[in-house]
Amino acid sequence: MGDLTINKEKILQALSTVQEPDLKKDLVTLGMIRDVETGIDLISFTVVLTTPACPLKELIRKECTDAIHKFFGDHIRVNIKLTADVTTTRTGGPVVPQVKNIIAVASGKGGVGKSTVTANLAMALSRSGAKVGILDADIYGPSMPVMFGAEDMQPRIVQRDGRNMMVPIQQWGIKLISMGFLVPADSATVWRGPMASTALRQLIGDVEWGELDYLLIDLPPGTSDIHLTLVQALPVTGAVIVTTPQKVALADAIKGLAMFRQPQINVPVLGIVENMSYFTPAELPNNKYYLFGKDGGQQLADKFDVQVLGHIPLVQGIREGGDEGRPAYLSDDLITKEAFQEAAENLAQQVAIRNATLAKTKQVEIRV
Ligand SMILES: Nc1ncnc2c1ncn2[C@@H]1O[C@H](COP(=O)(O)OP(=O)(O)OP(=O)(O)O)[C@@H](O)[C@H]1O
Repeated sequence: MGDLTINKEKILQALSTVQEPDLKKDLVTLGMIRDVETGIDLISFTVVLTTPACPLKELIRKECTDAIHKFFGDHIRVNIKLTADVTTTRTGGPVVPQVKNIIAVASGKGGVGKSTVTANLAMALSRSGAKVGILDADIYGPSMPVMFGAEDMQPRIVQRDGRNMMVPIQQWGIKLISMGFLVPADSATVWRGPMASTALRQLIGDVEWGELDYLLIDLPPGTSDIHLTLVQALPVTGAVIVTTPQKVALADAIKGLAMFRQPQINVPVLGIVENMSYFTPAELPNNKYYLFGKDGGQQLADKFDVQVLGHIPLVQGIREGGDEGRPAYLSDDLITKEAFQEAAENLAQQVAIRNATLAKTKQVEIRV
């Protein structure tokens, strides 16, 4: 135990023994401690986390409390406020200037639940306190308007410096822009590559997102020139690959993963979400049936040295939520909610680690 006089300097000294577990530096060096105040046998301060969805929140709180007690004695009351300032490596720029992190959600195979996962990850991040948007770039089959109960909505158009900009609609706290708002259903499906790329560039360049911590992009399935357009136009922070544990889906997921790792694209893969991992009947919540095989996502993750961010069960309510326009994260089903919550926290954690360790994502340079 040190000198018992409490002052700010000593408090910071005590807290400099606490490591941020992911970033492997102490909280003081990382500038995460603010608003230090003292009272009689009382120490208060704020810890500014790298994301409100930080899965290590309670661990950090406990370690701070322990460090203060160790330094000043157990009789000290410790009052810790946890807030977050989501990190970014971006410094403005002409496209989506106030968006801190752009996360591309991809799948190799169609129908594995990429859009469902995107919608619910966005909900979980938003409910943790982050500002979240979704860009539905699944230009051939935009499903976000249906999933968010927004088929009849239209983005407002505003003039900015003589340019028409779309203002995203808002549902359940999420800002949303989709090709589905701009063209009648079905007509997008006959588009050829270059037309689709032009439309996508409009979706990227002409939307007034405002401030966002995370912009999730629901990509079309597979690998195509749409994907390339996207990484050429946007500084993507990282990609998430959605797959089912099934062999055929995994084979396609590898293609998706490899696409992001091509040297000319070079977008870090933040992790894999295994969807439809198992089925649990509502009446037997402890039974898990691995209908599409077991551990497929993990094997893929091990092979490519990335994380499995989460396992999402096959649940009727998830399908119903999508069809009814109310993402399943908002339902009372705890198994579903916790699965998406865990995946979202792990994703936010990977974004923070990436921001702390990797160089700024460059937009792809095209050689002519
Ligand atoms: N975990 C799940 N449990 C139950 N149903 C699910 C689950 N995940 C997705 N679904 C359902 O499977 C269908 C396909 O999902 P979704 O549209 O999200 O897939 P996708 O990969 O985005 O498809 P696409 O390739 O068309 O973009 C939807 O009806 C959806 O509600």
